[in-house]
Amino acid sequence: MIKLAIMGAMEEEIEPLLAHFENINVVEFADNKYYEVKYNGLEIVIAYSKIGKVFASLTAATMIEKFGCDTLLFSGVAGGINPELKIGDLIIADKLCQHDLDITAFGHPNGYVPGGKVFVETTKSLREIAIKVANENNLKVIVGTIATGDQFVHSTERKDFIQSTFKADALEMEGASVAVVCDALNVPFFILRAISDTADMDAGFDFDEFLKSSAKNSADYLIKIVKEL
Ligand SMILES: Nc1ncnc2c(CN3C[C@H](CCSCCOCCO)[C@@H](O)C3)c[nH]c12
Repeated sequence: MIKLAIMGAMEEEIEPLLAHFENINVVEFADNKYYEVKYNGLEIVIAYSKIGKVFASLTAATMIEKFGCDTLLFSGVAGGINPELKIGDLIIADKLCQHDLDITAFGHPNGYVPGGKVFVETTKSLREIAIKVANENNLKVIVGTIATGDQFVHSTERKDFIQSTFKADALEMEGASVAVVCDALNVPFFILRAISDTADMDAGFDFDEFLKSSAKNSADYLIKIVKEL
C-alpha cells in the first residue's frame, strides 16, 4: 500500500487539491502544516512548501522521512519556455535541473556540483500512468525538461539563458530540489505543472491573472492520476 505525498509550493497550488478531500487531519511541523487524508484506500499527505528550493527540499524530505511517504507527486504552475506551451497548458517533467546552480568558475557546466548531476530524471512508471490518464481524458500534455531556480523569471534574457543552456521547456522554483531529494531517498516522484505565464516581461501580470486557473488545471489532472494509483 503506497503512502502518497502530494506537494505544491504555494497555498493556491494545493487549495484546489484539498477541495477534493474531507476529514482532513492537520499536523503542524517545522513551521508548516501537513494535511493527512484517506482517499480511495490511499493514505495521503498534502502540503505546500512555500516558495523556492530550500522550502521545497525541507517539505519533500519531511513528507518522506517524517510522514513515511513512499511516492511523491508535485502539482503547480510554471513559466513556459517552449513556444508550444500556452498559458493553462500542462507539462510533465521527464527531467529537471537547477539553472541557478553555478560553479562554472571552476570549469564545471551550469547546474553541476561535484557529487551531483545536471539533470535528475523523474520516475518513468508514474509518467506512463499520467500519459494514459491524459489520453483517456483527451488532455493535451507535453513531456519535457523543467529548470528550477530561486528567482521569479521575468525577462527574455534570463529565459533565453535557461533555454539555451538546458534546453528547458518550462521553469519554476521548486521541482529540481524535490527531484534531488526523492532521487537521493529512492522515492518514486512525478512533477506536473500548468503554465501561468511565459517568464518574460509580462510574467508578473500573467502570473497574477492565471495562477488560480492554471493551478486548478494541474490539480484536476493530478487527482485523475491519483485515482489510477
Ligand atoms: N516566471 C516564473 N518564474 C519562476 N517560477 C515561476 C512559476 C512557478 N512558481 C510560482 C511561484 C512564483 C514566485 S513568486 C509568486 C508571487 O508571490 C506573491 C506573493 O506576494 C513559485 O513558487 C514558482 C510560475 N511562473 C514562474
